[in-house]
Amino acid sequence: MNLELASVSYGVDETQILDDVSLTVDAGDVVTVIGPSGAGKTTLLRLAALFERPTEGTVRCDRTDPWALSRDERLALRRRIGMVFQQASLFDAPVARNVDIGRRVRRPWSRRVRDFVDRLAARWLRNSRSVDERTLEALELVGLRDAWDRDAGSLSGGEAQRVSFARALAAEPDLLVLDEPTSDLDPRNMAILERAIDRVRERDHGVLLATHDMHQAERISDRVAFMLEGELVEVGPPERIFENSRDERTARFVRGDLLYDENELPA
Ligand SMILES: Nc1ncnc2c1ncn2[C@@H]1O[C@H](COP(=O)(O)OP(=O)(O)OP(=O)(O)O)[C@@H](O)[C@H]1O
Repeated sequence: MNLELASVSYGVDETQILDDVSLTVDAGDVVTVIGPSGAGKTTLLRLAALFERPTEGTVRCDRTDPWALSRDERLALRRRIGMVFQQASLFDAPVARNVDIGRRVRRPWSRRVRDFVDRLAARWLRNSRSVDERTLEALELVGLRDAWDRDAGSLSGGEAQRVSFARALAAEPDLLVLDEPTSDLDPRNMAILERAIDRVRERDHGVLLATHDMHQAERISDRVAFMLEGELVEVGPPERIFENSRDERTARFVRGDLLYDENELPA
């Protein structure tokens, strides 16, 4: 999927959160959004994942404006986009069921009913729990294939985060939107998720993610977008953003000079 945000602004009541932001994510592209806390990264991601409608400007998915479509048509488009939030939200069930739900929500109702009947039949015939191969493949990508029958409640925080990533992968989204997917993760869990992001790129799907980890942005991105106070200051390849930025504000941020305003700190 080609995602385009064209001069997008977003406000709530009197507060302007995004101001005239333009950004594209093509198939096979990993685009990382960096910027200080409160810059508008999550809001941008929520617009990209079609959770929010821009107050001005246009979002286009494969040149189609989802907000000009009917609700059902927009929902069908939204199912092609997978979003993973910072906090893993698993339900109390085996790992495979948690991942499987990702695939099922993407399917239209008619397919879901048919699949349900098929599963009942399979259970009746073999009296066993059947795990879909694609569910196992998604778990494999995050290094948790063998954990498919474990109870989600028994997972460590890092493992739970990886399962929630596998859930999004299992739906085979054309675009994956990740909000700080590796914050709170140790280096090993982080490396596993970064490798999974690479696999998504190899499959020619797009990835849009927000991170506070500059090293990560440098490692995994095709392009990095720097945001400040709701504005997209500049976007470019990581080498340029981190070593040769065009805007002085970007240079200051990547040097670590723009993280917070001392005057705004509590006394
Ligand atoms: N629904 C809302 N109503 C009012 N203000 C909001 C709303 N959503 C976000 N904001 C404000 O908009 C600004 C940007 O928020 P956002 O969560 O997008 O920033 P962020 O860059 O993702 O921050 P962080 O790095 O801390 O997650 C913040 O000042 C936030 O308080």
